[in-house]
Amino acid sequence: MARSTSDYDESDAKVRPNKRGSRPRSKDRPAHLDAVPAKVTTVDRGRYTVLVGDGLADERVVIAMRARELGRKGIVVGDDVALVGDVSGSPDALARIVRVEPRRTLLRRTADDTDPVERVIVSNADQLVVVSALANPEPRPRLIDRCLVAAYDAGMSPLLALTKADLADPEPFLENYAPLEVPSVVTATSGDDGTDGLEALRDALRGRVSVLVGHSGVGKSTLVNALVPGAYRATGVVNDVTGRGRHTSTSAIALRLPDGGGWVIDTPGIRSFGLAHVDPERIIVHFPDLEAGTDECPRGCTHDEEECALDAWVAGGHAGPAGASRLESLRRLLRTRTPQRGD
Ligand SMILES: Nc1nc2c(ncn2[C@@H]2O[C@H](COP(=O)(O)OP(=O)(O)OP(=O)(O)O)[C@@H](O)[C@H]2O)c(=O)[nH]1
Ligand SMILES: [Zn+2]
Repeated sequence: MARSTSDYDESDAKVRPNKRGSRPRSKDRPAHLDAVPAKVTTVDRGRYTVLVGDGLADERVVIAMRARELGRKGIVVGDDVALVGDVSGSPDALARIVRVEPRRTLLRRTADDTDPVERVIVSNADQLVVVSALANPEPRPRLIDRCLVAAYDAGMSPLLALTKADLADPEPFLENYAPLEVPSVVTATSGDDGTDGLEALRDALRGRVSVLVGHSGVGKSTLVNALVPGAYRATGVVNDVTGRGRHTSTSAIALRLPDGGGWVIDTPGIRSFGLAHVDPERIIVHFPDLEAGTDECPRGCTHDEEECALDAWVAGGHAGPAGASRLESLRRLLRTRTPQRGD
């Protein structure tokens, strides 16, 4: 069974009394009851930029620090938080975050597959946009598969954004993803300084909170700048020899799309996506046609072993005509959890 997303909240969101006694403002009314709701848009060296009153007339950007009563609980971009203190947003004001609300989704990674320490990247996003160039740099299918696994693990839906279609045909590449039914958009910068495919991408992002991931040089900043006027994300220059970009973005940042169109969260270029924390059961729930066939599997089945009941399930036609290629693709994803050289 999949864990519910509420299990993600390792330490619960309530503010517990602090032993050292952070003094309540009045005898009966602890500070966190008067707290103002806000959303974390970026984090920089212990200072959190948060948005108060999203979409309202008194909407404002406030800088905050974490309150002592939060203990060691992490705060990440996308978190819904409660603020106390100076929440005016005036230049020298500093508010305090006293509570992190329960997270709906949580995108996590480990530094590598043997690293037990999970790092939370972003919370409360709906969609993971995996940005890959079709050429310069060459696509890295294993990294893309790992991002898909991370999206499923996070409870997010994936979207492939394939850039630089002016340099290579997307079709052969897209064939690998057809059985997974992952939606995709294809973009290319055009001669007149615009980006082809941008409207399709906007449509796919509208009204949702989407996290963009991709390794350096794939054209992610170029997309963000086209989507969010005034974002001014630094674009790098791909080295013609190594195909690598400079690491020009350093921290995750949430940016609002124009016309109430949703949010994009840009993340620093990634080189790896450690999946040590991922449970196969959290992946297979995204394949309902196959999950139904796991009842006959031995206990603790990896679904990638001889005794797995899915082969018989698919051979019996229970997963439809695409069953065999779906199972093959599912197993390809499950195998990405095993480290290989070059990931
Ligand atoms: N031919 C072509 N080049 C592109 C396209 N999109 C972006 N580029 C170029 O690719 C290079 C890298 O683009 P960036 O937007 O900086 O890539 P990034 O993924 O943000 O990289 P980092 O900032 O290093 O994380 C730049 O020289 C862009 O001009 C495209 O569709 N076609
Ligand atoms: Zn099985």
